[in-house]
This record gives sequence, C-alpha cells and structure tokens, in this order.
Amino acid sequence: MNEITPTPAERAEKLKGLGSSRKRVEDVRFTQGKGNYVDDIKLPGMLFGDFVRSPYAHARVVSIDAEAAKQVPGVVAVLTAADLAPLGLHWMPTLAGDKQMVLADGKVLFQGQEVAFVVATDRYAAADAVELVEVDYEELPVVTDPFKALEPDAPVLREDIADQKEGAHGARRHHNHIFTWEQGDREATEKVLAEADVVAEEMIYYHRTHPCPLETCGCVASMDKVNGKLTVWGTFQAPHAVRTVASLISGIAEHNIRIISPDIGGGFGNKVGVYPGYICSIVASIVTGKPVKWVEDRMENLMATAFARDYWMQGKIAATKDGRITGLWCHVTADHGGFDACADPTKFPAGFFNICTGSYDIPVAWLAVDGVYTNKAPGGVAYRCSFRVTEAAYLIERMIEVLAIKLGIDAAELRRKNFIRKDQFPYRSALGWEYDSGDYHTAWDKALAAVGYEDLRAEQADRVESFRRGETRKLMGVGLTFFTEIVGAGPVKNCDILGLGMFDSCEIRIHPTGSAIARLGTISQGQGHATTFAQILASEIGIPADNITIEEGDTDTAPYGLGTYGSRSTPVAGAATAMAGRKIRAKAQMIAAYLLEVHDDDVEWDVDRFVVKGAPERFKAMAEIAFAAYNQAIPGIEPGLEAVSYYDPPNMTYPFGAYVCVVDVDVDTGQVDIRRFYALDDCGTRINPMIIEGQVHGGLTEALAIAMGQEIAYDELGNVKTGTLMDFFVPTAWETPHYETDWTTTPSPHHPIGAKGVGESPNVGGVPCFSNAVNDAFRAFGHVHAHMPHDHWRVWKIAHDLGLHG
Ligand code: PCD
Ligand SMILES: [Cu+]
Repeated sequence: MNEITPTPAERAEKLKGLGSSRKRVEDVRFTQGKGNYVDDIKLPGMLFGDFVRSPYAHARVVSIDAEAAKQVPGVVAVLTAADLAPLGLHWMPTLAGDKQMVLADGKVLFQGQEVAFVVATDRYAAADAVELVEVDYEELPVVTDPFKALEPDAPVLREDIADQKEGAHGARRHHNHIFTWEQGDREATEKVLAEADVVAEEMIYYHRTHPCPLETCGCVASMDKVNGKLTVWGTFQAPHAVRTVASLISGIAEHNIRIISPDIGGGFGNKVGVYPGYICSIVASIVTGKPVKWVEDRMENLMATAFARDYWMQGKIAATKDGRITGLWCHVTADHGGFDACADPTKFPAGFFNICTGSYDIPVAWLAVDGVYTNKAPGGVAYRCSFRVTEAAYLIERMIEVLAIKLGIDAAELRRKNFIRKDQFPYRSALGWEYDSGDYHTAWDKALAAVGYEDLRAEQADRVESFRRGETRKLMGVGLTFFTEIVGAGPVKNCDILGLGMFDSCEIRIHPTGSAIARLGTISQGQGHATTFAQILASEIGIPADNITIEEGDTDTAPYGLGTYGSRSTPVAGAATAMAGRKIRAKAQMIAAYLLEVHDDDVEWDVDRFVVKGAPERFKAMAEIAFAAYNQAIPGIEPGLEAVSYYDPPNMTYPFGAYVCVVDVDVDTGQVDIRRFYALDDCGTRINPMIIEGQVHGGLTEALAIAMGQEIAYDELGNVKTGTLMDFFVPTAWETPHYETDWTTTPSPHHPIGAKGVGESPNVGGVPCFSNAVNDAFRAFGHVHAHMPHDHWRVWKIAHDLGLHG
C-alpha cells in the first residue's frame, strides 16, 4: 500500500493541538498596546464615580454632609446609604452567606470602607468633591486580633446581627464569631495523639496578603432607559454569576442585563467578589441615565478589596518513632474582617482547606475552622490557590518539617515514607476527598535527583561547620515541598456559588469553510485561553488551532458558566470543550459516511479526517465535511455543524508537584539569596507546555512575594500599614530568581483529555518551599519555625534570637 502523505504525524503537527507550544494568540494585541480593558471603555456622556472612604477602622457614622461637595463644578450626585436604602441596596449579600454594607449604614468596620459615592463629569471633579464630603465619625474600640475578638467582653462589631445565634454555616457562639466548620474524626484523632510515640505541635500563621493584580478593579455601568437594558463592563472573573446576582438584587430581568468582561489585567482571585463600586455605579447610571465609570486606585485596591489568607493554624501531627505518620489534628482561627465575604463554594466556608492531609497517607485526621469578625477589610479570596488550598499546603508542609526535626529524620525521607502510593489511587483521604490520580514517588525521586539532593545536604553540613569556625556569615537552607492541589470545582452535587452549580460550558460553531468559533463560560485574565482552548479543539475536531476563534466574557453570547478562578477552567470548561468537540465529530462522522457512501461504523477518525476503515486513501477531511454540512441535504441530518456542552465534572482534579529551593542566608543582614529553585509540576495531560511554564513562573513569583515580604499589615488602630506599593512587596525582575521547571504526566482518569489545572499549583507549592528553605537554614542551631513573611528584619531576628549575632 502507498504511504499516505502527509503522514498523520505531519498533519497533527499542523493542527497545533494538544502538547504544542503554540505562541499565545492574544499577545499580538497586548504587545501592541491594543488590549481593550475596562478603562479603555469610553462612552458618550460618561460620568465618573469615586468613593469617600473611612479613615477609621471602627466608628459610628454620626452624620454625612455633602452640601459643599455638591457645589463642586461637574458634580452630579453624592450617594449615601440613605439614598440606597429605599431601593434595598444599602446592603448586599456576600458570596459566603453574610451581608455587607454597600455604603456605611450607621457605622464603619474597617479602614477604607465605602461611605459615600460621588458622581461627576470627570474623575478629578469627583476626587475634589470626595475631599469636601464632611463625615462626622465617633470612634469605637478597634479589634484587629481574631483571638481578642473572641474574648467575652470584646467590642461588638456586627451590631446588625449581634443577637443572631444562627449564621450561614451553623451556630454562632459569640457576637464576633461567624462559624465553626468541623471535618474528620476528633475522638479517633485525639486518641492517636495521646498514644503516639511522637507528636509535633506548632502554631503556623499564614499572614494576610492581597492578590494585587496590575489592573485594579473597575466597571462601566450603562443603563439604556429606552430599551430597559443594563450593560456592565467590568473586571469580572465570573461574568455570568455577576449577571444573575445583579438581576436578583436589582430586580432587572436577567435577559435585560448584559455583563461583559473585556481584557483583564490579572485577576488572581481579586476579581471574583462583588464590590460596592459595582452596585454604586449601576445605581448611579440608573439614577442619572448616563454611563458611569468607576476604577479604584492602587491604595483602594489594597485596602478595601478582597484580601487573602489570614489563617492562624494550630497543627499537631503524630508519628511512630520510625516516621510513619499516624494522625493529623488542626484548629484554624480564620480572620475574615468586618463582613464574611469569602469567595468559596457555598458548602465550604473554609474552602477546600480539608485537603490539609496533603500528599500523605494519614489514617485519621480532624480539623475545625473558626471564622471570626475583626476590624479589617472583608474578602478571603483564593489568590492563586483553589479555595484555601495554599493555607492547607503550607500547614502540612511546615508540619512535616517540624516533625522531621523532632524525629531526627531527613525531611525528604519522611515524605517518601508517607506518600500515598501509586496503587492507592483513587485515594480517599481521612478528611473526605477522593484524589483522582498521582504518582508521588516517581515525581519526588526525579526532583531530588535533578537537584542532587544528597550533595546539597552535604554542602549544607559543611557550611554549618565553616560558620561555626567563623569562616562565613552565610547559612544555607534547603527547602522541600511536595504538594497536592485540588482544582476544578466542581461536581454540581457538592459545589455551588449562591445556589449556582459549578459546571462550565462550551459552544462551538463550525463555519462552512472549515474554520470555527467556540465560546466558553470562563474568562481569561491573562492565562491564554484563546490559545489553549483552541488547541483542545484542534485535537478533537481536526481543524487547525489557528482557524479557531475562542471567545469568552460576554453574557449575551457565551453559554452560561461559573467563570475562571480556582484553576477550574481547564478541568471544567476544558472538559466541556472536548465534549462539545466530540459532539461535532459524531455528527461529522455521519456526514463523512454519507459522502463516502459507507456505513457510519465503517469510517474512523484519523487526526483531521474520517477515513474508510482499511482504505485510508478514501477519506473526507474536516473542512470538506464542514462545507457539506451547509451545502447538502443529507437524509436524516440537520444542516449546520454546531454543538454545545455543559459539563458537570464527576470529581475534582488533583495536580501535584515536587519543589526544591536552595537559599543562602546572610545572618547579619537577614538577606536571603535564592540560589536555585526547581519546580516539577504534574498537571496531567499538558495542553501547551510553554503556557504552563509561564504559569509556573508567574505563580512562583507570587509565592516568592508572599513568603518573603508581601503582607497586608495593620496597626492596633486598624490602620493599613502596607497600602501602597512602597510598602506592599511586588517582586520585580531584580528580586525574581531563575526557575528550573520540570514535569511528570499522570493524566486525570475522569477528565476527557486527562488534563488537570496548573495555574495555582506554583503558588500552593511555592510558598511552603521558600518558607521551608529559610527555616531550614537555621535548623542546625535548634530553630524550628518562624512566621512568614521572611523579610530581612524577621530573618535577622531569627538569627538574633538564636544568639548568632554573638
Ligand atoms: N494541563 C494543563 C493545564 C492548564 N493549561 C493552561 O494553563 C492555563 C491555566 O489553566 P488552569 O490551571 O485551568 O487555570 P484557569 O482556570 O485557566 O485560570 C485560573 C488561574 O490562573 C492563574 N494564572 C494567571 N495567569 C495570568 N496571566 N493572570 C492571572 O490573573 C492568573 N490568575 C491565576 C489564578 S489565581 Mo484564582 O482566581 O485566586 O482562584 S485561579 C487562577 C490555561 O491557559 C490552560 O489552558 C495547560 O496548558 N495544560
Ligand atoms: Cu486559596
């Protein structure tokens, strides 16, 4: 038989499908300054909104006088809670089942809280008027410490619910208590702890930080009173959910609301929540009949929109003398700020924190999380980790190190000894998850071999000796981390947001000439969906990725979906894309069989065509099939070639990774030099290796930021001490080390193409890895654990407290 040319491999290559490091199609517009962000949207007659914000963290609002502000030329309106109250919009529901003030209703609960909204013909007039709004505050005692917030005589923060005994997640036992979330078997775990050979215990604090995307949050609301249509362009990570929520709280019918997320300059979880700025802009547009733009500045973004972390985690881990882990106990005090506005699936008030048994086969565990109100900003977003997973990974990966010290066992060996084995998957964890697939031992051995682990330890020991001899002032730390992520929320049966099941969707239209458009319920904020989702389709339907447009973010055109966060796009919308592609292929098969005059079952798929079985020279390529779909009357088959899939994943996906970081720490200055960072990620089937590498670089850099200095810090009066980029650490190329990336591939057994998410992994694994490295540098001197962020001062302090400064 003659060789068919081009060969299947050559044809596959042309498609730029799965596994191709296809260049990002969106970069053509971004690198030429042709992106279209919220602030690029300029409508005729557009007004601008700006907030009066509270300088106090806790105060009564006695009166607001806006007369002088209204006199500023260009000022159109000044909204206060009193104006919103008749509409029932002075408070709004939060994603966590709580409610939050849109504008201060009698009091303020955190510094930077929205008090009044000034609307003017330009930003400058609005800002000038903001200065002239006179608010009379009466200061109240401030609580920024969640432990103090729970003391019996602590000030009542939420007077609106002070007497409410039931919260959204069960009983409340104190006026500042929000919920207690308990998982696992307390009795059995405490029994194991009581009888264990060894128990390691530590309080691990994961400090408050903030996603701080390059572009802050903003929107343009435009009410067209003639058609009754409201259009809102905004930096939304979940445009459809925003539309539904907007409809429910405004009473405008959902078909009359159009939400558009244009290009987004980074989200990182910051743009999942619903903020007062959106509500105020919508109300202002309805009131004035003009479009209203609101874009927050950097300080507003850092002070008032969703923070991340702020978890005090008390851990106890039990083991046998030879290092077999027998149980994990954990209690978390979670500081949620003034309102519980955490972005988590409804049934998970602490997100997926119960993944805290990590990559280890721990027979029994118990976890309780107490949510607490304080005078800090509300929020509690993922920030590059699927719902509190980075906190969980940080806890277990620090506890493993603490246990290794206590047992006197090498931490790499301790991990290896306790990993869930390959043959145990699907693995049911003690706290209730079913891990889909993994091969931890292989990944770990590959990572340790790649960095020359034994040699690193030998070098470290030598360094300690030279330090003791006074020959050097630098110590060396080796940070290890093995993490398991949980991404892809995710089964509708247990994951929803405000009652909306967390499925996702893809709709495909193949055009007559064999090119296509696919629309998804997700929205890229920089991840490169336009590039990668076209690759999934290219492999499924044999149309080159370059001939497929991917569109997201316009609720008038995209199918309903729950959006992009929690690394769910690939696991959920990516699966929907593959499934919709398969529907296209099924119809294409019938068309091909008709054209080839054989039975449907007598043709088979071959890269970009259907061929007659056993006669590959007889085929119909996808382009030809597409044309036939629009030009021939095929008996029993409708014209056209379109498909839609709404995908409810059967389980989440569990990406994992092995990271190693080597640091040199200057004992006298606290300066930490990152000598080496090796990251092995396993995200199952890899769609675009180049994009994955970019995701890993970005996530590791955010991890570096968090571990080494980035923090939202408050003083005792509740003043935000890190409200500008002078104080809030965002690494530049200068601080960012070189990263070595690597991978193994363990496909997800339930995902149609075997892919797992990857965007968040580097943050989840990176933070404990940097932190472990810093802590490890001082291990030889009896040091066990120091809180992040490991900025120079805090590192210097570790050395100082150990007496290393002589
Ligand atoms: N296997 C695989 C996987 C994946 N991939 C790719 O990669 C990416 C990613 O993915 P994922 O993982 O699925 O994710 P998504 O969903 O898409 O996204 C999300 C994420 O993403 C990350 N990344 C990024 N990047 C950028 N540029 N920007 C941004 O913003 C961002 N963000 C961040 C975050 S934070 Mo959250 O929201 O916190 O929850 S979550 C998150 C895309 O493109 C995809 O396709 C591939 O290729 N392969
Ligand atoms: Cu998270």
